[in-house]
Amino acid sequence: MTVVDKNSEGQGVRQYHIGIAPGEVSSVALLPGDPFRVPMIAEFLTDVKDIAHQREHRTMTGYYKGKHITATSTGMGCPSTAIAVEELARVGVTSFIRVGSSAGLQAGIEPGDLLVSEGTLRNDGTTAAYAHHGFPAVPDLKIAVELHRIALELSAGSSTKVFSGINASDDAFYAEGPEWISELNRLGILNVEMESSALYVVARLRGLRAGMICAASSNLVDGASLYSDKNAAMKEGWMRSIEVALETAVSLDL
Ligand SMILES: O=P(O)(O)O[C@H]1O[C@H](CO)[C@@H](O)[C@H]1O
Ligand SMILES: O=c1cc[nH]c(=O)[nH]1
Repeated sequence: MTVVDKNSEGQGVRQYHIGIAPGEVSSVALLPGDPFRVPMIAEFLTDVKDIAHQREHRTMTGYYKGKHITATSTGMGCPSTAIAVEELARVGVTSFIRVGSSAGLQAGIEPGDLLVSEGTLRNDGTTAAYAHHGFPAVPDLKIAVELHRIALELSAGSSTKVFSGINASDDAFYAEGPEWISELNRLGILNVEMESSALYVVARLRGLRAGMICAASSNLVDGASLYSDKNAAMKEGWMRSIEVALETAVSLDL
């Protein structure tokens, strides 16, 4: 029997899932969940290149204020996010900023508001395969602080509010019942999404840097439904969160 070592196999070659080879991407990547949001990131860039689109992982590159930027979609949830981060790291990405959407869990968060992550409650299965359940899922401190500073700066004078706090990553969107939502609210968890747990844990274990800024899609304790007419506000929030992430990449020279 020859047991494969996945950590040594596939280094330095075009990656199996994301379809990217070393040299095709930059040192920093913005990570939306949805492949259709990658061209939204490209709207901010010059010299845009379509690099690959396999499965849920679409990748484009370009330049923002002279900085080479990559945008790759992770798909929904921790399994495909862990794969994207592992494979992007193998082709040269060292810093990751997730630009997502997320449901608010505290009163006052409205669709389109910006949510900066200070850490993640790991309610996912993927990271359990990587690390002890007590291992923290935390962003790079400098990226988190800079995302918050720039989010406040870019939102000043607008109706967009900026929040910073701990979020949760769930696996099962439709299994979030009232008891679980109330418990997260009681713990002071700001918002829930589905990818940052894997992003942070894989990044820490592989010596990479990561952060996250989301636009609120809804509010699970305040009656702001996903099915309301507030989706335009969420799109504005996405665009602003992308700009915040790009400015952070420039300011920290990621
Ligand atoms: O908008 P994205 O980045 O996909 O993020 C959120 O949206 C999806 C659920 O609707 C999940 O992926 C969740 O994390
Ligand atoms: O974005 C998300 C993720 C999990 N649950 C939600 O309601 N929204």
